[in-house]
Amino acid sequence: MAGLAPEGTQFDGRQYDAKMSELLSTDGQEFFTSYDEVYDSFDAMGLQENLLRGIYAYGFERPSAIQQRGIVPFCKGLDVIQQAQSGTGKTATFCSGILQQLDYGLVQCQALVLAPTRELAQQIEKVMRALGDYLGVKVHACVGGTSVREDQRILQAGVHTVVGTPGRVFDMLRRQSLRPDCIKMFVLDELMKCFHVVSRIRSMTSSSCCHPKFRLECSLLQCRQKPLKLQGSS
Ligand SMILES: Nc1ncnc2c1ncn2[C@@H]1O[C@H](COP(=O)(O)OP(=O)(O)OP(=O)(O)O)[C@@H](O)[C@H]1O
Repeated sequence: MAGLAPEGTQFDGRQYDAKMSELLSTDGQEFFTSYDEVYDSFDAMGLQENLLRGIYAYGFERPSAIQQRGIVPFCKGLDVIQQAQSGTGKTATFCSGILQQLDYGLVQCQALVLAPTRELAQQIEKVMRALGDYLGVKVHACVGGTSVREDQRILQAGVHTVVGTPGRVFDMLRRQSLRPDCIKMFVLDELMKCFHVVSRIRSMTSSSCCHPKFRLECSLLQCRQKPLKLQGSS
């Protein structure tokens, strides 16, 4: 990918940002898949009964615009980029998509959500926990400023999903407390801010700290198919 520094070289944040902005702002179909299906109720989305119970128990009655377009493609395993104003329901969109696809019989981390700040990661963890209450989801927030030992204990006991900040998540991967082998879903919330955090970490650590299966900065660009770009305002 043009604009990305090769492995082991200095990360060029400005060049990277420019390339990402160019990619994310393009409306061209050469990069994005189009997807027109809209579901105006949660019931119509084909979600598991216990996920629906969690959604309604959380107080949601009707999906927001981005949820009407975004939950189902997430559930189908499509690569999705959501772009909408703050407070439009993006968090519940990807949380529902993850919760629908987890194998609850396998207590291994299958989904990783990265957020740029501790507060945001903890907030996402709460939403995931609440929506997944009836599914028995085991979710853990892996963020800096908390006990490393406690994180290790919880991860080793087994979780389905981790929501975290890049520094602590990398640390847990490096210590092999978090194993990436079963991770099949990966969400970057606040994409551009996450890349900034990661680029800072990369400049402080050797690239060998990153597990080879977990190449964060390439995730968007290594989508299995052209990503679906969803835009919504309410
Ligand atoms: N379908 C819904 N019905 C009612 N309330 C909802 C619905 N979806 C989300 N909300 C509520 O709207 C608020 C904003 O949602 P959320 O945090 O998911 O938005 P967001 O787009 O992720 O925002 P941000 O970009 O700031 O992270 C939350 O209080 C959430 O509980």
